[in-house]
Amino acid sequence: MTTSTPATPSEALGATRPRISVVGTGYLGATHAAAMAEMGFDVMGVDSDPAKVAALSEGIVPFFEPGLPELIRTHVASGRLHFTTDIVEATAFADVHFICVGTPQARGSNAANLSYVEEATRSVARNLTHDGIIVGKSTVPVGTGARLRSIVAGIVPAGISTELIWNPEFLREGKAVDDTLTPDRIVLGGTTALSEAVMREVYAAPIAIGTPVILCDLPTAELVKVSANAFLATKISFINAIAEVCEAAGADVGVLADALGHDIRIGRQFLNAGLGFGGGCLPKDIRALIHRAGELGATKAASLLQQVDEINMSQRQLVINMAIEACGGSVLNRRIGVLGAAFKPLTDDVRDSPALNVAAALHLRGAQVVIYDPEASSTAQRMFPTLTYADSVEEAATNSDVILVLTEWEEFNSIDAAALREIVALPVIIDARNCLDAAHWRAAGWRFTGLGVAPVALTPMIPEHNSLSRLVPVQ
Ligand SMILES: NC(=O)c1ccc[n+]([C@@H]2O[C@H](COP(=O)([O-])OP(=O)(O)OC[C@H]3O[C@@H](n4cnc5c(N)ncnc54)[C@H](O)[C@@H]3O)[C@@H](O)[C@H]2O)c1
Ligand SMILES: O=c1ccn([C@@H]2O[C@H](COP(=O)(O)OP(=O)(O)O[C@H]3O[C@H](CO)[C@@H](O)[C@H](O)[C@H]3O)[C@@H](O)[C@H]2O)c(=O)[nH]1
Repeated sequence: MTTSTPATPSEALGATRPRISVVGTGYLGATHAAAMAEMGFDVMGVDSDPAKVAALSEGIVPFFEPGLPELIRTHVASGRLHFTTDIVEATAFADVHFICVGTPQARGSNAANLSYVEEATRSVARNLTHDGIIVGKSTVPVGTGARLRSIVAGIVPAGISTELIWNPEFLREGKAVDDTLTPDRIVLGGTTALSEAVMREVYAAPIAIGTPVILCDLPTAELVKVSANAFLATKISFINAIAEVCEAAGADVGVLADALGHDIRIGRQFLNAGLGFGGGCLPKDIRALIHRAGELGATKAASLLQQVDEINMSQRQLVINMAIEACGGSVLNRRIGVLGAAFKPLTDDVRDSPALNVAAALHLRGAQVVIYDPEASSTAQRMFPTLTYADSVEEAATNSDVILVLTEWEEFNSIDAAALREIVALPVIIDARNCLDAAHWRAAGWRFTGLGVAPVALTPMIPEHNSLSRLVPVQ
């Protein structure tokens, strides 16, 4: 690094104000790039996918994230935000390089696939034209940063100084813009005085409104991130384990969770029992932690999280079994209306979606599954092209033998249960997210059950709107 006394931290990098590159412009990177532009920085987003770069350059976000298209359009138009496929252009442009590429679960293993992070970091380091800071943001197993540091040291061009630090991200899909502009905390792992000062400049806006900065070493920063997700996952599997007891004892897990939540040491969030967690983060992150903890000989974390994962996956099987039971023992040729495909509301992300997983399993058992999701039909169709997709709740429900609510979209709360009853074959509904008003549905004549409540007999049903032959399970 430059050693003369700079007037501002970024001047030590040769810049009056740090310019930012964001490598990987998916859910995390596109949001981070737009938020950095909103905070007043000149930003270049880099992605190896030319279609993504072309779309973002036009102000089009290739996925559904509330508020993000507006932010991207504003800053593409203001000239503060650019996108490119060319890492050479980005390294020449920027002083602070955020690594935001994917770290998916490796095929056939619980481990994280670190090839994208390694390649992105290498491509930045080897193309640096001036001093700069490489900031890992992707979620990685503990030890990754240290390994990347030695790779960077071996390839950075002669005469150029660089640091590699870790700044994990905690944004939630569906709330990504707000979470990025006003984060709960900023974790900075492995900083020197210089990189700390530059990062304080980069995050001046959230710091000014009181966002705490946690300074720590690289492994702690990496572990804060995966531990946060592991804790959230554990809360969900805990309540789903208690839900099983509630069912057996005739108690109500929703009321129980509300009562638990009043204890501020526990809190109400992430105590919604149901189909369990999915998405591009929680499942793969706890598995990567199981794997890494195992490698480190830390058996307690591995065995705890193994249980969390197993309980979570068993919720999917539970709902599949409930649907089979509601159909009289076999779903073969039975029509099942599925409400929800996304892994949660306010996103079109279907990565490891419990909803799609259940829908696909029932399809494989011979059911005629028709899925409606307000935003995720296209992404779901790309992943499961053989399933049938509807444009409305009514279309998915028409002639159904059972309806499954698998994602808790707000829209489903305004369904007119009485009107819907008129178009189904059998008025049976399984609310696998405990998101609907049971009394409203029961009053409209539906056999309604949620999860973690006293079981309701869903079968056998007397046909009311359809021919008897539809009810005879084909063996
Ligand atoms: N999605 C979230 O809500 C979220 C939140 C916090 C942390 N994270 C973490 O952030 C990381 C990214 O997640 P995501 O959901 O944004 O993934 P994503 O798959 O949506 O995006 C990754 C992007 O990186 C691009 N890419 C891959 N290799 C590249 C390279 N060498 N150069 C340039 N671009 C490259 C891909 O084309 C893709 O557009 C993961 O580690 C994830 O765990 C995600
Ligand atoms: O009480 C609850 C709360 C959530 N879920 C499910 O849990 C999953 C994950 O939800 P959420 O955490 O809101 O989604 P993500 O956007 O994947 O965000 C998580 O993963 C991100 C990526 O690592 C982190 O940055 C976030 O802090 C962390 O919340 C979804 O399938 C939800 O349906 C439940 O089943 N019950």
